[in-house]
Amino acid sequence: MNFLIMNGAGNRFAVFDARERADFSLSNAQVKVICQPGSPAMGPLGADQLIILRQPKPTPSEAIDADIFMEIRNREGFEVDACGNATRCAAWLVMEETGDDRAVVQTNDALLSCTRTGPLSVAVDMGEPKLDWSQIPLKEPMHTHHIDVKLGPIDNPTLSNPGAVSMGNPHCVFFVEDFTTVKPHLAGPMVEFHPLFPEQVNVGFARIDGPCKIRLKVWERGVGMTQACGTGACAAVVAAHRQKRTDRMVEVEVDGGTLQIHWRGIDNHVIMSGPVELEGRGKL
Ligand SMILES: N[C@@H](CCC[C@H](N)C(=O)O)C(=O)O
Repeated sequence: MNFLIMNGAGNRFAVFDARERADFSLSNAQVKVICQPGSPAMGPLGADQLIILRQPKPTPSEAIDADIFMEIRNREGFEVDACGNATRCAAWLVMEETGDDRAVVQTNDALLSCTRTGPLSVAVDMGEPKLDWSQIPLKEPMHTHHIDVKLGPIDNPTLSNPGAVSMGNPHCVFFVEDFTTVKPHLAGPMVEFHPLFPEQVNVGFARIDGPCKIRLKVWERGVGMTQACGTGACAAVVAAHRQKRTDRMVEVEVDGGTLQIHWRGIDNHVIMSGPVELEGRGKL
């Protein structure tokens, strides 16, 4: 089976096109082997997610038609419902095929409309953030504007009052002064598996560099530190704006590049745009 190696702002994916192979599936263990850094399939960097492109599933008649369905598997193997950067990559592949400047990508969570914004850049409308505690989900009722997560040994005042946001997947966003006193790779796993999050959580560490600028690092659920997390960037802007730390239109700098996020006041939708890259091809 051939596959593509792609990335969105450095968020790296192994992309399998199974549109003509409905029987194609991979076990969690197989996904884990393919995605591990140093795997023969993906090389030293490995993949953050493995994506399987499939024929769209039937949608209610009033819904827009999807061009493609995207199955999303984290490096650890398990399936999740949203991945912003992979959505932009899948849309780019469809647009290259059709020659159109628009594509609709279907995930377990939503139908996502995407638009070409340049030869190698795509914007996706991620829809409305989900902000009720039950939608994140959290273990018990509380305001998601800022939540109380006790981390025990690494509790410190700079790691307090994170916001919780679902962008189709769960995010907990901390606001930090710098990345030296708070170490995302140490704090990340403690928060990912915190009992407050029954489905685990993606953990963002956002430094506010101005009303329109955030520097973000993300510890992704089922992966670890990544170069970029699209839904993480959306969640960071939503959480930051709710806490009156930024405007609604923010440039989010991640380790692998820059993502533009706009949480629109007019319809509550979050739009993310940024680069996509086809790095190469692989074969299993
Ligand atoms: N890289 C992603 C998010 C992928 C899924 C996430 N790790 C989860 O478990 O929800 C993005 O670009 O959004």
